[in-house]
Amino acid sequence: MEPLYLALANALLVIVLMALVFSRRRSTGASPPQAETEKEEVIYKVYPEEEVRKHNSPDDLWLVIDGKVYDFSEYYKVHPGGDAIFRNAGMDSSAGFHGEQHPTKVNDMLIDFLIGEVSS
Ligand code: HEM
Repeated sequence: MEPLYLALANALLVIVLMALVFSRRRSTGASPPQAETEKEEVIYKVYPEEEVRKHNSPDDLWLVIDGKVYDFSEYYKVHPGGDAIFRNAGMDSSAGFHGEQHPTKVNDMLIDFLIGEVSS
């Protein structure tokens, strides 16, 4: 049978190792990296017209609808109406948006893309 001091030393070693593993898990799993949380944050702002007009490329595409500013950079690629959104990029497209081609349910989609409003 092993001496008592060896058994105690082993037990102590196991406790220290478990404490180490547990503290590492807590510190790595507790909070997501800062960059990830910031990416999801949408800041609602008031934009001057000239700022909105700059966002007129396929990867950076804003529209104004009824005075509100929307970022359609991702949605434009899957829009059932194809390039119609791109033709309005950076501009007020209220008239185009409220056309007969859109059933009323399309209005409910807007909130997902809202980023602000145009200064008057
Ligand atoms: C900016 C001006 C826009 C124009 C001129 C436009 C034009 C069109 C056109 C011509 C269609 C018919 C496609 C077809 O049936 O072949 C269409 C469909 C559609 N658009 Fe737009 N669109 C615009 C913006 C948007 C935006 C901003 C959204 C989303 C927020 C959107 C969502 C849709 C949806 C969901 C459909 C399919 C509707 C259905 O169920 O029949 N459109 N659009």
